[in-house]
Amino acid sequence: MSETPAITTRDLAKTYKDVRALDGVSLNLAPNRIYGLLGRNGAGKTTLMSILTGQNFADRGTAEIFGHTPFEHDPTLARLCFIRESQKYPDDFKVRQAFSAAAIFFENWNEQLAQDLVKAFNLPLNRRIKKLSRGQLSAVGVIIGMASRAEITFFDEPYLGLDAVARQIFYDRLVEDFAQHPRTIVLSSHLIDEVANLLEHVIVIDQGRIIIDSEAEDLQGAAVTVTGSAQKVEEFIAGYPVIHRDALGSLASISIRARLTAEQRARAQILGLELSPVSLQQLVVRSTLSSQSDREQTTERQAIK
Ligand SMILES: Nc1ncnc2c1ncn2[C@@H]1O[C@H](COP(=O)(O)OP(=O)(O)OP(=O)(O)O)[C@@H](O)[C@H]1O
Repeated sequence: MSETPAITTRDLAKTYKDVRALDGVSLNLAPNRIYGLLGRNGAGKTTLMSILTGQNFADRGTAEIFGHTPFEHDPTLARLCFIRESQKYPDDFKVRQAFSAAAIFFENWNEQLAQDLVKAFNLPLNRRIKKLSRGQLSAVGVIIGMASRAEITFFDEPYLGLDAVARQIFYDRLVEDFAQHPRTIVLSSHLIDEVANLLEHVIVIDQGRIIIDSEAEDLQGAAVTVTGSAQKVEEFIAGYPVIHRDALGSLASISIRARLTAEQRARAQILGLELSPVSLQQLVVRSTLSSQSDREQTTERQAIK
């Protein structure tokens, strides 16, 4: 029998007044993997995570965590940790108290890891949380998310205000701890190239719909940008799905979804075309732009009818 997925959603939809935040989201996330949940501002990432952690409910569809609906289901909620950018702590709590409370709440809490991270992030334990800088506040969330060692941890853009050194500490320690204590991590981020190496699986959401749901490995080299004389570029890319087009006079630069063979690369060279890899960040940005323009065209077509 196959193992129970950590997270399953089927046709999940959520509308706030006139905003369709989620629009038919169906996903299967396996346990003990690191997932990236990527997308533009307002794409629906926080809404999805808040439904999965029982803090919000869907209008349609189902969401299950280890086979249970999380909403008001304490045994399931106890297996989760949700670190969000706008994390609230009780007024007048000191940093130390936030960690003591987390240690009681999360049954897999690891005090040693928490202490190591406090040192690594230079966090002042006796300072009141409301006096912390933005980056220090994020560090509190990152430490709770990591030291909780929850079976599923959701990090919703946890790095606001963290400097580049602190972010690198977060990434390095996450990978290190994950290797020894595998669990399911769902990380939402705008800093795509920065987190690309951490991710085992990439989910991209755009206007409430999933536009990419792929193994990170499969995305590497899955797209290529072809640049050169417009006519030759068009000839070369014929038949491939286009994810982005740029044109400047007689030149064109077109990104296509394709894994080119050595033969195709040689042909590009003969045609005088330049091939460049598309990074995960470019792939996400370009796929998002292309999905938006497809949607606009469909809407225009519907309006004309
Ligand atoms: N409580 C709410 N009331 C009305 N609209 C909402 C509410 N919460 C979210 N939305 C809208 O739903 C859409 C999805 O929001 P969500 O916060 O899930 O996006 P996100 O991908 O997390 O964005 P960001 O990356 O900017 O945090 C947005 O258009 C947002 O304005």
